[in-house]
This record gives sequence, structure tokens and C-alpha cells, in this order.
Amino acid sequence: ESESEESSIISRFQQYLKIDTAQPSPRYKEAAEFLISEGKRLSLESQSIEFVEGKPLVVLKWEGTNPHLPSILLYSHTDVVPSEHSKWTHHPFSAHLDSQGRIFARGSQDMKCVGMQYLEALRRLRAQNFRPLRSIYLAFAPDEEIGGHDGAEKLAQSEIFQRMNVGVVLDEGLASPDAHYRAFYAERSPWWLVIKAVGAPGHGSKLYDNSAMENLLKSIEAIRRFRASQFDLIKAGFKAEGEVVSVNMVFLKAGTPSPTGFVMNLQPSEAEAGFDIRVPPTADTESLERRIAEEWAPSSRNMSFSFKQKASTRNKSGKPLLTKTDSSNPWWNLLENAVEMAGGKLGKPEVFPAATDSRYFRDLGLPAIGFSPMANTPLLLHDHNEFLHKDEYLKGIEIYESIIKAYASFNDHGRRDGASKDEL
Ligand code: MET
Ligand SMILES: [Zn+2]
Ligand SMILES: [Zn+2]
Repeated sequence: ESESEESSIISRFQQYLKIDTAQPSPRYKEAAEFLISEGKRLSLESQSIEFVEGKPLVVLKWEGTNPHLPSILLYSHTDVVPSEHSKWTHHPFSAHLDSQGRIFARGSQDMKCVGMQYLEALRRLRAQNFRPLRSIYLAFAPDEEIGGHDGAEKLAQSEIFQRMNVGVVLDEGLASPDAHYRAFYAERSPWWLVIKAVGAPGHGSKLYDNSAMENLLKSIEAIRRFRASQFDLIKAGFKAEGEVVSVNMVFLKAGTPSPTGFVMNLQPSEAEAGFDIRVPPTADTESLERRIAEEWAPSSRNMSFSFKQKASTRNKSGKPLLTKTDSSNPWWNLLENAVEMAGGKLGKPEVFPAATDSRYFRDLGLPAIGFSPMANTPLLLHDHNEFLHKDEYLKGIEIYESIIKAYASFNDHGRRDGASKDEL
């Protein structure tokens, strides 16, 4: 690349990063306009779909020479998580490029990088007069960070999606601190649990059983023991991060407010705590549910519970939501080879420790692979000072160029395309 080409690539990335699409009030319209205009510059067909008003989902298309073959879906989400601006060295929507070449922005890793890299890879393929055999779709969806219900979930269930005849989905992965890229064949399902205790209120000096605080604390102790047992499996090297159940307390709510803080000599009659639980695809969910009902929020201790989010680990037929990584899934091998051809190396397939929109596609029986080409990069998603080095970003474009070329050219002579659904 010439220097000026490189700087226009970086500035397009910065332009996307500068659009404040943070939850809970993302500027979706601005993002959609930007993406559609980028799509037009690449002569892609474009469509903005509002399954829910004000939440556009942009679909771009490059038609294949054999549009009857199952297509490739290059998926990304447009929203980002909120940030504590004052704790960042550079404003999270300034997309500041520092003297070392690092680009700081919310979304630089999760996952505006990927969305723009797809486009840049297509730009390079266009310039080479590449003709895809299979149609290539790009989808830029809203609301991943709040569950994807008004984005990917609606897309996956739509007629539009059926007509797209998608054969494989690429979605986000995670940065890797070493030289290997990470690739994900499954993910943990988020269960966002709120437990609540009630009990008799009382004077702050009185020792008595069954107060709301005491009841809640017993649960917190039990949950912490379980958490430690899971964490120990990782610490001992028996399990990878995505293979255990994680539980983290994310809020505590109790006490009687007063203008100067909280009333100190009153034991409250209600206490609540929230937990972000992540469940691996093959976990015994029934036993976990029992544990919650019997140990973590037993009605015998005047406790109740509810879920703010509870994603299933299995499809309708009870099969865990996993994408095959063996020879039954040609896309995995193609990815590995294509990454290698572009000078990269894939680590061994992992379970994504958090959630992605891939679950909605895996639920349909489609193979979905989580992959963000960021090697030599600290894992900073949802963290302060999220950044991506410009050289990693540029390298990632070449990686995608290689993958998209391989995927869009893949011709299995009709052997698998009919059969690949449901086998993942
Ligand atoms: C249940 S929504 C998931 C949002 C985000 N990707 C996470 O894993 O936390
Ligand atoms: Zn993400
Ligand atoms: Zn995220």
C-alpha cells in the first residue's frame, strides 16, 4: 500500500469509530448512513432494514456468479458498550491515533474494526477484479450489547434472511496477546440473575435470624463458593475460560436511603443482588437451575429470583449450539488455510467466554465462526482505553481478503450444500 492509501484506510476506520453508537442511546442512523455510503462506493447493493423503528440493520451485497449457492455472511454489530470518559486517556470517540500507531476508541476491538475490515477487504478484491462465486453479504446489526433481540435475533428469524440463503457466518472473536489469532466455535450463554431476599426489618442493634441482609448474604456466600470451584478449574489448568460456569456479582441493592447516605441503625426489609452468569454449551443446565432455586434463592429463606436474560445453550432439538471444527465442516478448514496463506496462525478452537450474536445463527443450524484478526493485542473489550494498533488493523484486512476469497470461491460441487444445515 502507498502511504496515502494507508492513511485513507485508517481515516475511514476512524470515521466509523467516531460515531457514538454507545448503548443506551446509540446513533444508529448516523452509523447506517456512513455504512451505506461506504457500500455505495464499493458498488454494493445496500438495504437498511428497521425490524424495530430507529434501529436500522444495514445489509450490503456483492452478488456471486452462482447466486444459487449458499452465501457468505460477514456479520458485525454497530453498537458499543458505554465508557467512563473521564477514565480514558483519550476521549473514547476521538479515535485518537497516538505516536506509537495505536488507535484508541470504544469499539476499536469490539467490533467496529471487523465491520470496516470486511469492507476494506472487499475494496481490495474489487480492485483485483475478483469475481465471487458465492454471494457475499455484510450485515451491520444493532443492539448486540443488550442481547441482540431487536437486531440479529429478528434478522435470523426474518424472511429476508431466508432469501439470503446463508451457508456460513463470520462474527466477532477476541484479541490475542500472542502471535496466534483466536477462533471460536461456540459461546457461553448469558444468564443474568437477580436474587431478592425479604425479611423482618429491625433495629440496627438487634441480633435476630432471617433478616433480608442475612438471607442474601448466605446466598452470596454459596455463590462465591461455587464461583471459586469453577475458577479453580481454570487456575489448575483443567479447563479453559469458556468451559466453566462463570458467576460474577454485578450489583448489590439494599439499605434505607437518607439525604446523608443510608440510615445506619435500621436493618432493611429487602435486599437484592445481580449476577452475570455464563453457561458453557455442554453444561448441565438442569443442575444449575436446581442450584439456583434450592441454594441461591430458596423460598425457605424468603428469597425469590428472576432472569433479566437467559439464553438457551441448546437448539430446539436439544443439541448444544456448537459449530463443528472437524472435517464435516469445510468452512473451518478453509478459514485455517486462508489465515495461514495470509501469513497468520490460528490457535486451537475455543468457546467464546462471553456472548455474541452467533448464537442466533447457530440456533438455525448454520455454522458460525467467531474471529477477529487481532494478534499481539491486549484484550481490552469493554475496558478503559480500548485500542487497536494500526498495523494489526491493516494486517487484519489482508487476512480477511484471504478468507473472503477462499469462502466466496468455495465450490464443493454440490456435495455438502444441501446437507450442511442442521449438522452445523
Ligand atoms: C446478553 S447480551 C451480550 C452482550 C455482550 N456481548 C456480552 O457478552 O456481555
Ligand atoms: Zn462485540
Ligand atoms: Zn461487547
